[in-house]
Amino acid sequence: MPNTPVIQLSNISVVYDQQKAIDDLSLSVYPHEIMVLVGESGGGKTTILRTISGLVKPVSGHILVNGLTLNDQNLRKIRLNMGYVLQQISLFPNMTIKQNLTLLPEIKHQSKTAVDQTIKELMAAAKLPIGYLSKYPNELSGGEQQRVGIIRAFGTKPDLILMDEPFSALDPVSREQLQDLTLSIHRHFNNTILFITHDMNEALKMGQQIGVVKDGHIIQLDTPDNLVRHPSNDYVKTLFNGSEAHKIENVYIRRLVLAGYGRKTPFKKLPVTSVEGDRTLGDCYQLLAQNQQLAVRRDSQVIGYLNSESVLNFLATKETNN
Ligand SMILES: Nc1ncnc2c1ncn2[C@@H]1O[C@H](COP(=O)(O)OP(=O)(O)OP(=O)(O)O)[C@@H](O)[C@H]1O
Repeated sequence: MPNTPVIQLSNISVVYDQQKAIDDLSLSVYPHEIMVLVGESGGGKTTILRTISGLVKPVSGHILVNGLTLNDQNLRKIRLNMGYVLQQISLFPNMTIKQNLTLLPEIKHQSKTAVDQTIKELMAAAKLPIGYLSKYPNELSGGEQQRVGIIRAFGTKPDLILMDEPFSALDPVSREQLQDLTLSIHRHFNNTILFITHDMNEALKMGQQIGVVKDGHIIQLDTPDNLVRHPSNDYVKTLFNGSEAHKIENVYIRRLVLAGYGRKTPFKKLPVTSVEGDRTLGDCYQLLAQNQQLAVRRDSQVIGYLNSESVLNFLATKETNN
């Protein structure tokens, strides 16, 4: 029996000024997954998010959040269990970083000891010195403020985090660091994330499921691999054609393991070298020239084993699909 979705949109339509922005759209987001909505400007991504947070009311359809119908009666309760990260850094300027981080947990009556502990863990994960807790937002750089914005969203341990283009105002290096930070905190807290971006590379990196949004519809909902390898139409194909992940040497090796190439247990009699799953296939060629099998790690857990044959099998499938 599948889990109850954290978000279930059924046949939602949203109209602005007599124009349909969302058209009969259905979507389920399941516990613990990162669902990315990607697409060109004006497709309706933000409207979907605003509908889920109750800021926009659909003209038709039904919304369930954690099994509760989203309506005026349930809105406050549902919102208290959501975290938000937006493109505009929305820290309160007249509050210290600590006050910014503790405000919501206090409203939720979480215990002070537990909150202090969580803040400590999150500050460490975000590589922010504890001394920053007494600073004000304008004493931090833009990237640091956005780090605080991210950990603030995770701080109350909400079931659901909505992220709307959270990194698009940042330089590429900060952007990559914050993507990694979000992925690592997500693995730690295991909450559900709905993430919006118009950047295909970001979508492919962050999403376990990706929905391509166009003209108020989701035109393909799929895993990153399937979107790149089996686009459902020319529009999706063109969108992802230029993406870095489309270049085969940039595929993360954890994707091979997760897609079933390689093995769950070590290949017998071959020495094992341990590597991080976010190394690329390009790195992997070289690693396998020097080592006979790779134990692929995600955080500190080994998720599977690859040898040269696993990689060749993967490449052969790619060839067939091209
Ligand atoms: N408050 C509003 N009033 C009227 N029309 C709106 C409003 N907000 C959005 N729209 C329109 O609804 C459509 C979908 O907009 P939306 O912001 O959801 O798209 P998006 O995919 O998030 O775009 P972007 O990537 O540019 O943020 C667009 O045509 C937009 O002009």
